[in-house]
Amino acid sequence: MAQITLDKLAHSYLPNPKTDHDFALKELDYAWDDGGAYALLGPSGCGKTTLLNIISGLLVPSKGQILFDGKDVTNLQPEQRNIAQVFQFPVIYDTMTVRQNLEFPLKNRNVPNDEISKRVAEMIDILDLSDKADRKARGLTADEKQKISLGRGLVRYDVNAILFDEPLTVIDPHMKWQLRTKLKDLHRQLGHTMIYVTHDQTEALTFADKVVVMYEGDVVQIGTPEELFDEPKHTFVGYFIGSPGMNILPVEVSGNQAKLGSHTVTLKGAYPDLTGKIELGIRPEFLSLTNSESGIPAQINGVEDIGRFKIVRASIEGVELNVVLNEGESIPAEPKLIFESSRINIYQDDHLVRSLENGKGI
Ligand SMILES: Nc1ncnc2c1ncn2[C@@H]1O[C@H](COP(=O)(O)OP(=O)(O)OP(=O)(O)O)[C@@H](O)[C@H]1O
Repeated sequence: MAQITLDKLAHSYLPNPKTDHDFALKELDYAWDDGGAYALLGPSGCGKTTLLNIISGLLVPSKGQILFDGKDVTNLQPEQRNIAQVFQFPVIYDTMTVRQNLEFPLKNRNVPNDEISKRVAEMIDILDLSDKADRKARGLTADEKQKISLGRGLVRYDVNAILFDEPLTVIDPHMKWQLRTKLKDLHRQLGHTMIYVTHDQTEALTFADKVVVMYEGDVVQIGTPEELFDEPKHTFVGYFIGSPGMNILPVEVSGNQAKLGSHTVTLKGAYPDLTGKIELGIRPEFLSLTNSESGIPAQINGVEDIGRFKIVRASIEGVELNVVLNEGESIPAEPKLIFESSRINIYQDDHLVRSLENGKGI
């Protein structure tokens, strides 16, 4: 296992990149802790695979360095980096049995036979493949084959890191949950540095201690699931994390007041003078609907019943937003919206601004 440091790393697929837009991965400085469980989360095309391929050595970055435990590996081939990689689709030997597939990476590294038998038996047990252990991989389902792929990465105990690129895409939904939980347990047991690429927030938030959120080639926030939920540093994080995501509303801010259309919302503190695009972010969970005189009159446009809660699609003077109502709560006859002040974030040109009491900047 190793600490992986990205030192002013950036990548463009163009031969002569000129502007920031020419970079698939914009400049990034970050150290991944030895033994950490990370998820790289973001929509299609945001640069996740580019970053993963730079770490594994499939791609040489156009700028910067990559270091494993302080040693520069930027120009080393993948096989020289001692990294295990699990891809979206199974990479296994169809003509070998499940057991032989799992033994293979260890035999290649001259691990003693008794150690191989022990680790492979453990892995077969962990992956619930005991009844298939001596069957050829060819006849197995896509789920089972992908489990072997995961196992082939996980049996290696001497790796610097294990990289997962959307490994659960072919797995059925029920099994996905089981495997995610298993991966998390394995991380606790084995302590490998794990980097897990996904565009699925549930996968990222359940697997990782820290989630790296990417947007248009930029890492916009690195944080725990709680930090991403409570204090998104960028409007994209607010919108992308959560179901539904954060409401991002155009406002004008003056001191501790935000003007939303002709209405005023009280903020948790006073803000400095702000220029540019100013927005108020509040999660649907922190809005409530009341009949009382206080609150902002809202129009209700629709209700989606999810079972444990309802998502109410509402609007204030034409500005649309979502409100989450818990089981048992109903929509008042003349609904007014109450904003929970302590849960409001203010954004300037998409970046979080702190109130004066909490210090300036993002
Ligand atoms: N080999 C390549 N040559 C040129 N451009 C590329 C190449 N690979 C990726 N790109 C571009 O780089 C950007 C980032 O792509 P990347 O595959 O890293 O994103 P991603 O987040 O992994 O997307 P996905 O989830 O769809 O795999 C995209 O604009 C993509 O079109």
